[in-house]
This record gives sequence, structure tokens and C-alpha cells, in this order.
Amino acid sequence: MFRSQNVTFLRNILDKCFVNSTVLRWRTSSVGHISSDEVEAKPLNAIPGPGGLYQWPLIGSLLNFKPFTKFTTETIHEYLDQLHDKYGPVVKLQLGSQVVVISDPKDIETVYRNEGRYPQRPGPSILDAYNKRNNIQDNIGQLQGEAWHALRTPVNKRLMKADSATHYLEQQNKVTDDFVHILGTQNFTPETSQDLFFRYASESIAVVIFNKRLGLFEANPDQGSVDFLKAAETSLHMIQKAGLGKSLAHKWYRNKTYRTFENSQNLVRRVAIGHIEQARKVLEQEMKTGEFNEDSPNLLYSLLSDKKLTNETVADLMISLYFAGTDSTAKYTQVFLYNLAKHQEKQQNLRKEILDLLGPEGPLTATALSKMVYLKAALKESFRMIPPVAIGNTRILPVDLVLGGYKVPAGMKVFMFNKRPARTHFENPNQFLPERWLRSEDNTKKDSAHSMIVLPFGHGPRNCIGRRFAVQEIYLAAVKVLQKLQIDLQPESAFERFIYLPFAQAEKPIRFKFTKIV
Ligand code: HEM
Repeated sequence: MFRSQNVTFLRNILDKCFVNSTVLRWRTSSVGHISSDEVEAKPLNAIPGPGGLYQWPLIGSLLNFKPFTKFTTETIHEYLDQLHDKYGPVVKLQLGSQVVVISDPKDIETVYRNEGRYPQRPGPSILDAYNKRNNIQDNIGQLQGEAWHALRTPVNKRLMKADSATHYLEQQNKVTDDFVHILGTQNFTPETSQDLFFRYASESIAVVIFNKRLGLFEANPDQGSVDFLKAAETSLHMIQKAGLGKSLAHKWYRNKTYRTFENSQNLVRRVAIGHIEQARKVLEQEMKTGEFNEDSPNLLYSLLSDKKLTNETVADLMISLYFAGTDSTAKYTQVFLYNLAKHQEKQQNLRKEILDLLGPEGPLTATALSKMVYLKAALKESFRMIPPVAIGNTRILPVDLVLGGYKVPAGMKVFMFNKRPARTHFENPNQFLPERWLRSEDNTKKDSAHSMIVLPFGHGPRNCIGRRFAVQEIYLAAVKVLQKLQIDLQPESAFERFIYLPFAQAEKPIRFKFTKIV
């Protein structure tokens, strides 16, 4: 052990020789400083975790799940919680490949601060296999390095600016009006209400991606668009299963998981390509007739006009956005409304904010949205209580790091298990308290690592590219539902268990009760 003056001395020396030293090449904290514990960092093989056969490649992954344990890929969060209870904040195990799972916000911060200009998130291995077999180019979520950056930059310009999503508010207000009208006028089984949320998310993102309404709320919607929803969900489920090592052979032959994935992914692509083709035709027609309005938002037009992008790349990008932007938002909109239904007092507080700013009929505008502090706090608290992804925040380390006192080498896959500190690092963690986010910023940011806990959309240059749209759609649903309807839960749904597929969802479809406010 080092005394504190020795540690300060060491820090100075290490900071100076940090870059070139071969002996002291381990980056040890978010800002390159070093602590006494970290100087004595232990090797990778000292990281605790399930031992013996569990550490074997391939077989080790299978042993994590049923029938060998009580866990499945959907309850991976419960399994990781149990491992962290047993082994501490750094755990090593086989999940598809060897991974290090971390849950200390300081370590999470260290990973993000050192992720570099082109952060590496492993692409889904089953999608890699599918693309290779079908001669399809890798998409934004799979590319790495400069190729990823070259594609991400033009998309950032269109989707990630502060006002990117608000340009679509007018059209998305209309989608939400239709959604809320149906919620308020029909009786649903839990399954049909769940389906309606999928239609809502799909319809909302389609006005951005394809510049058109899909008609999913109509009596006889296009069957392809309806089938897309189930196919996207199945594809994502298979991605998760394969990614966590429950399917191993898909790389070498078309096993059952792969075939299920292939069928659903074929459908996802076919439907998305159909929409893109139609959107392109409309665009060409409008340009011919002079109807085209350059000032109205049109993502497809804007991307096709970018000389650096080929038509094929634009099409693949649109497919990825449609695929990534439906299931995720559909599921989280339900989770948020669930939290509001479960916490009636908070629902009333939020309704008051909404009615004060918009009244019972007003559309959601960018100005009103900027004033809705309770809405933002409530969604953030919902993200804390039930994070939308359990292990979506993953990186392959570009440099050697010290995490929790262990040396983790460059190239290692690291899962950031933010779900755990979201419970362990807050007062009254089991209470739904939007108010905790209303306190002054400095109060919630006493510890800089605290800002590394609630990260529903990841962090850094590779964070979720659809986040502004996802959040806007969830806000719109909450605002418009609360303007018109009271949300309750039927008694059977009062204590739902949430699982990950890979996005958070209730284990059984939620039994909402929507009642018109008179
Ligand atoms: C509640 C809804 C959503 C959640 C919780 C979510 C979550 C995430 C997360 C955690 C990541 C990884 C970020 C990282 O590695 O730092 C991600 C990436 C991504 N998301 Fe989302 N997402 C949502 C909605 C959307 C929407 C609406 C779209 C498209 C319109 C979208 C498109 C993407 C894409 C393309 C990536 C990969 C980005 C890249 O690798 O550069 N997501 N998302």
C-alpha cells in the first residue's frame, strides 16, 4: 500500500509518462489519474466470475441459462445482478464470447472516456452471418472504424441536431391523435393494446423515414406493414439469443435460430424496401410536377441528395432505422405509461403540467415541450427504474484499461450493466420519484460518475442515433394520452415483472385501463 503523498507523487510521474510508457500503459481512471489500488491492479485472470466449465468458450455460454440455471436470455439482468451480488462490480464470464461486465459508474465512465473517436460496439453476430450469406453490406450498427464514421456523420447532421425531431412534430402530433382516439374509444385485450403500441411506433417513425403514413390505424391496414412488426420483434429476439451465446452454430450452418432470424429478417427487408421504393417514386413524381417543397422535412430526399452516399447505402440505412426504431419505442412507451399508471399522484402532477401549458386540445409544440420539466423528469425516472436495455451499452476496448482494480486488455468486450447502479446509487431506489431530477443540476451531479448511470441511449459519439425521435414519440404519447385519458392498471397488472427481449417489456402484456376524462 502507498501513503497518500507517495500516491500524489506517483500520479504526477504517471501522468507524465502515460502516453509512451510500455510498463505503465494501463489507463486507470476516466481522466488518466491513478490511485494506490489501481497501481496494484490485478491481472485479467484474477477477475472473479463463474469458474470451471463456465469459462470454457462456447459451452460456458450455454451453462449460464436454463436448464443449467433458472435464467434465460430474457432474464439476463437478473442473472447479472446475482453475479454482481456474489462477485462484486467486475465479473468475467462467457456470453457468446468472453466478456467483462462492470457496474461501478466510475468504471463505466472510464470506458466511455477512453472509447476513442470511433467507438467499437460489436455488431450482432447473427446479422453479420445473414449479411455475408446474402451479400448485403454491413449497416450503421455493424460497421466499425472509419467506415462507420463515414456513414454516421451525414446521418448525425439529419437526426441528431437539437431541432431534428421537432421538425416532425406537426406530423407526429397527428399520428398520436389517431392513436389516442383509438385508445379512448375501444376496449382492448392486453394483446391488442400491445399491438396498438407497435402500430403507433411504426406509424410515427414512418413519417420520418418514408415521409408517409402507413395507415396502420385503419380498419384494413396493409398486411406487409402489420407483419413487419412481428418480424422485427422476432429478429431482435434472435439477435439477443445468438449474441448471448444461446445459439452458437449460426456462424457455420443455418441452425434453427438462424433460420428463424433469416425468415423474419427477409420480411423486414422486403417490407422496408417496398416503402422506400414507394417513397422514392412519390419524390420523383413531386419533383416532376413541381409539387416538391424543399423546405418541408424529407429525410429520404436529403440523404439521396448527399453525393457521398450511394442509393444502396441510403436504402440499407433506412432499413436499419425502421428496424431499430419500432420495437424499441413501442415497448418503452408502454413502460412509461405503466409507470404513470402505477403512480397516480405523479400522473396527476404531469397532467397538471400538460393542461397548464396546452389545455385539453392543444398540440404539442417545441416551445411547450421545452417548458415541460416534469415530463422530462418523469421519463428520466422511468428510464432509471426500468432501463430500456439491460446490456445494450457495450464496447470493445480500444486500449488497455484498469477497471475496478483489474487490468482489462484492449480488444476485450465490456458490458456496462447500468441497470444495477441505477438501483444501488440512488436514495429510495425503489420509489418512482420524478422529483429527484427536478432538484438543481449540481445537486444531482455531485459525483461526475453519477451522470454515467441513467444512459438509456448509450453515450458518446456512438450513442443511439434515433434518440431524439424515440424520446419525442414517447413524450407525445404521454402528453396526448394524459390530455384526454386517465390511465389505470387492472389489478392483475399491478406488479408486472419486466424482462428484456432485448428491450424492456412486461413479462405478460400489460392490462391498461384508459378512461376518458370528462
Ligand atoms: C426507446 C427507444 C430506443 C432505445 C432505448 C434505443 C437504445 C439504443 C442503444 C442503447 C444504442 C447503443 C448506443 C451505444 O452504443 O452507445 C442504440 C443504437 C442505435 N439506435 Fe437506438 N434506441 C431507441 C430508438 C431508436 C430509434 C427510434 C432509432 C431510429 C430511428 C434507433 C436507431 C439506432 C441505431 C441506428 C443505432 C446504432 C448507432 C451506431 O452504431 O452508430 N434507435 N440505440
